[in-house]
Amino acid sequence: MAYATTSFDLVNFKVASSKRIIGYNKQIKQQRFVTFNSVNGVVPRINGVKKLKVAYQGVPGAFSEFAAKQAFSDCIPLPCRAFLDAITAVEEGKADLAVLPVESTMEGTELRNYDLLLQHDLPIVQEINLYVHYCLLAMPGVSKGELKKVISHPLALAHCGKTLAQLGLDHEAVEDTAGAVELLLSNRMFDTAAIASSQAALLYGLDVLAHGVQDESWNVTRFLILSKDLRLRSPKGRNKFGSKTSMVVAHHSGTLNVLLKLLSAFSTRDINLTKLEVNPSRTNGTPVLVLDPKEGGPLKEFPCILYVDFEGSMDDQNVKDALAEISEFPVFIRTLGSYSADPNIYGLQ
Ligand SMILES: O=C(O)C(=O)C[C@]1(C(=O)O)C=C[C@@H](O)C=C1
Repeated sequence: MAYATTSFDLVNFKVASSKRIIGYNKQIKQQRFVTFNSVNGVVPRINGVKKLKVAYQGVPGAFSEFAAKQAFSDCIPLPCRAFLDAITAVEEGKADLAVLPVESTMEGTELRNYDLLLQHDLPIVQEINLYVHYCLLAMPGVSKGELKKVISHPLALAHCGKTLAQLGLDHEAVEDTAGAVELLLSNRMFDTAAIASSQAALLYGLDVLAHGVQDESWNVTRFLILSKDLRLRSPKGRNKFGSKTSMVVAHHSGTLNVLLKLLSAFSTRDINLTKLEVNPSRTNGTPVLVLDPKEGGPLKEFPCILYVDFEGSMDDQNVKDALAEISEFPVFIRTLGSYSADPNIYGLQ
C-alpha cells in the first residue's frame, strides 16, 4: 500500500496512521473531465447498461464533482446550482445519487449541509474522503501584483484565510470553487483570482499562480453520497474495513443523560464511535429540524442533538441491542444510513 504519493507536489504532508492517499495519476486525470451530454431526467443507456447520474453542487471542476466520479467512475455528473437542488434532483428521480460535503478537517461539520441531510429522507450509501488542495488561479498572463480580489466558495475562502491576508486582497464568496473559475473566464476578470483545484485550471485553461494555498496542508473534506436506491450502497467487502452507520439522537430537554446512555450502550458492546458531536453550535439557539421518515412532515424541532457515526451496520445484532438499550429513554433516533467504511483519502492535484 502506497502512502502519501509523490505525485502530489506537496512535500511530506501528514498522513493519519490509518488513512491512505490514493494518488492522482495521469490516467485518472485524463478520465476526470470527460463530459457527457445528457438530458435532465433521462438516464442514457450505453450498450444497454444504465449510467448512474450523480447530482452535485457546482459546475464541472468542483471538488464535489471529483467526489462523484471517485465514487462512481463511470457516472454522469449532474451539475446543480445548490446542494438542495442536488437533493431535489434525486427526490424527483432526475438523478440516482447526490453528493453532499458534510465535514472538513479544517472547519468541522458543515452544518448547513448536515441540516439538509436531516431534513430529507435520502439514506447515505457511501462516503468519500477527498484531500482538498487549493490553488490560486488567474486569467492567462496575469501576475499576482495585478490582482485586486479573490473569489471562491465561502469554505475555500475560509480555508485560505492566511494566504488572503498575506496577499492583502478583497474577497467575495460565490457558489463553488469551479464556478469562481468559470466566472473569471466568462467576465474576463484580469484583476481577480479564483481559489479552486488545479484540475479546474486545466479544464478552463487558467494559470496556476500558487499551489497549496490552504492554511493547513492537511485539508480533507468528507462527502456523503445519498440515494433512495439502497442497491447503490458500496458493496460489502469492497474493502476489509466493514460497515459504518450514521445517525442522530435527539432529546427535548438535554443531551447529557442520553449521551451517557449512548456511551454506555456502545462501550459495553465494543462498538467504536467514529464521530460524536453534541449539538454543534448554532447561532441564536435555533432549534435543529429533523424529518422523521416514519411520520413524514412536519419536521420535528429539537434544542439538542447528538451526531453519531459508528463502526457497524444496522443489521448487526449488537447494534440493534445497543439502540434498543438507548431507546429505553424517551429519545428520538434517526438512522441516516449504513454503508461501507472507506478509510481512503482520495487525492486530486
Ligand atoms: O466548491 C466546491 O468545489 C465544492 O465541491 C464544495 C466544497 C464544500 O462545500 O465543502 C467542497 C470541498 C471544499 O472543501 C470546498 C467546497
